[in-house]
Amino acid sequence: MAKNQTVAGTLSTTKKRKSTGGIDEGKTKPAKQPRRTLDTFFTPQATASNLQLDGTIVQENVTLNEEQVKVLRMVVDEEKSVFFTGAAGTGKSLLLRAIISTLRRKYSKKPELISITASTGMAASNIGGTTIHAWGAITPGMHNIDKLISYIKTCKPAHQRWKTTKVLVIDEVSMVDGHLFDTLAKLAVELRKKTDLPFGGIQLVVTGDFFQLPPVTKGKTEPFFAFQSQAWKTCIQNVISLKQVFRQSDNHFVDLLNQMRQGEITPDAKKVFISLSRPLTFNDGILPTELFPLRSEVDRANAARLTALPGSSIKYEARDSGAAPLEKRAKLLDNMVAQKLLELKIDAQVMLVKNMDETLVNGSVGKILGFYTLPVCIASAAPTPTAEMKKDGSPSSSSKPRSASQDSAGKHNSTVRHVQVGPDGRTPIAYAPPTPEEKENKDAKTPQAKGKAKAKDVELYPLVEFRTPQGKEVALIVRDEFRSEDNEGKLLARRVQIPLVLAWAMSIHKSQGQTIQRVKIDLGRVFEKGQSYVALSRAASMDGLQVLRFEARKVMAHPKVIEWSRNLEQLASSGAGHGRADTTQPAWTGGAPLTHNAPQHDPQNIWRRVGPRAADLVNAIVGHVTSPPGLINGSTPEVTVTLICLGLHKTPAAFDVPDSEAVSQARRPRNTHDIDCASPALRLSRLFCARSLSARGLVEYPISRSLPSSWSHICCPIQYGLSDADVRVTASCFVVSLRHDFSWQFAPFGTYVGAESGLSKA
Ligand SMILES: Nc1ncnc2c1ncn2[C@@H]1O[C@H](COP(=O)(O)OP(=O)(O)OP(=O)(O)O)[C@@H](O)[C@H]1O
Repeated sequence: MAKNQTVAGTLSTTKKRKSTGGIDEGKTKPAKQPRRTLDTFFTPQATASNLQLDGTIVQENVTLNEEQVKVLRMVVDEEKSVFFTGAAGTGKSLLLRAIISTLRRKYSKKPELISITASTGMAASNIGGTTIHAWGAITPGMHNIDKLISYIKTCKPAHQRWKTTKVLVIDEVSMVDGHLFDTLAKLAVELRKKTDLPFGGIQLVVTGDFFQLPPVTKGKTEPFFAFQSQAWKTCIQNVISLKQVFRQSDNHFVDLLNQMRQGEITPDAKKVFISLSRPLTFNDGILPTELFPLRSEVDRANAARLTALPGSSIKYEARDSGAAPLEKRAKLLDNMVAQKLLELKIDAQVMLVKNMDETLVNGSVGKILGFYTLPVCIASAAPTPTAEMKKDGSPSSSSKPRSASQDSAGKHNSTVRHVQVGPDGRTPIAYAPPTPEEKENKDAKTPQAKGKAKAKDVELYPLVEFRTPQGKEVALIVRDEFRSEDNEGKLLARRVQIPLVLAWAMSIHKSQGQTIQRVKIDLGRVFEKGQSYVALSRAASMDGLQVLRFEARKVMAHPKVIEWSRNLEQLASSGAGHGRADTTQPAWTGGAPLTHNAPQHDPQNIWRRVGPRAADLVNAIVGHVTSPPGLINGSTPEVTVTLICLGLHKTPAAFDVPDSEAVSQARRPRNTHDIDCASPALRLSRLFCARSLSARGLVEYPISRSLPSSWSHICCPIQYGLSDADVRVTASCFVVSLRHDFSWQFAPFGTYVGAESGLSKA
């Protein structure tokens, strides 16, 4: 694939240089930069943190698909503010983690430039971030900007964060209140003193699915979603809807979930969901995880199940530390998925809450076989498949037991994988029952043991038999680390705990983000829109899904979300089916639709007709898009023309206006009909010129113009460094898509270079 080749080529040059982990990684500086056209300008250049030799990008042992790569590049290479959404299971979280790790490498020398946040503590801890409130030092529910500013200024680290952040990640945005989003945008502008830039110039990387859980409201107050906020309209430049569902592979199930997502269930779908009340039976003894709307239901279910098991329990107290003040630290620890006190018994059903590799992942469910020490399990672990045997048949020195990881000294410091068990199916093969003396001296087997044995070597850990895609795997799960850091990487809170939770039952809110192989859902006390969808979409297949007390009326999607989504999807060319259409592609892709009325709409012809004067070019483009294809009859869609100017070296007198005037014109309110449209082209041209002379980078300066049935606003001038010898105007356009929510997408349909001597396609 051409794209992959480009990236692979980038990689090959990287080898000679020290990694910068960033956008320039792999680029050797040529003696003379070749002229850049728009096509090359948009060529992906970022090197993902885990780029493979074949050019693919792998995250957590999963290869990102094309739409995920596209988003990653938009964020990392093109430094665009994006909102990427998609149904449950389309890989938003995985992609976000890939973006974060790539950004971390890109800005490895200035980690404070990246801020990782989420709407809830749970979501934040999943991505190693903090809540948006904590990040911004914002009192929940407070929207008085002056008061907030004076408070933030007293809080030095928060003030600093506001000023230094370059990229702000916000996860689970469906739960961010729209008023909060507006407040954040205003604070950013004020605190950064960048009044001319949306969100004070911070690049936003926002993700979530508005069909999932909404912002928490008081009483029966209607939620006000982030997409309804004013700031959303100006700050989110690109909306990408991921379409490929990874969690479920059965298209029928995907379609049913899609109906549920939209809150509209057909009678047939209803029958199917009702039929899912049948009990699930598996002969491996692993019961489905139960999901409940209420936390109290969950605690009751888990406690009852644990108590019902025979035998005594082992309790694991978390080892907590961290530099945050006690109260804050307690909150951060509370939000961690690892529990403060974990009580386990033989045969307890547990779920892993950390990724080990592609087989044992966050969400893998298993059963506890027993409790053993690390040395016993290391001695019982199967050798790696690549292990060579010595001639005499004994394992060579390179033949080591498998483990998830080893420390630099080669010592096992982590989970022991592929532990072999004896004929009883639960005892590690190297386990020797304690001798009578050892039995007498029980302490020798406990972490409190005196003597030289390391606590780690004598502590008993749970040996778990997990169900995996390949069948089963037995692993000894040892304590692992859960961290919460601030933007500078300072450790605020740390918990060392066994990365397991009891997995008979879980709340639907906590299940958000999980993939669960076997799940039993009781929808009886569903209280929130999106809650049923979140619950059912955790299931990887219908074979592993049981649904109790299903009622179609409890499948609710918020009407505002439905409307918003409809607008988002309306122009998608290939149908709106869950898992089908690709709206990462502009609605009118590849430029072809814009030339539908060739020759007069052929961009090259336009260019030839108007000549290289920017004013004329702008005029021609604006004229061209007053009736773009794809407009829906009777609607008043937003029409955006994106005009990108790469270099404008001669400044015609007509453009000779001070920057300030052009900028102030640009800041006039968008989408108002009261703007004087007498000379939009001139205004655009002024702006175009002013920006091209003063700006670097892609900056949006909207300008409005009434059009017969639609609006147009504009434009993204960019100056790109051409040498003085270039007396050329290079421009490219454009798309035009658009959308009631102001999201916009590029469909460059040509790059045209105009020189005084004439015009040619670049
Ligand atoms: N490119 C990919 N290839 C294979 N598997 C993938 C890919 N992207 C994501 N997945 C897998 O799909 C599953 C769902 O991914 P993820 O949890 O990121 O989805 P999501 O969109 O965040 O879902 P939700 O909205 O329900 O939280 C995970 O098991 C993840 O590992």
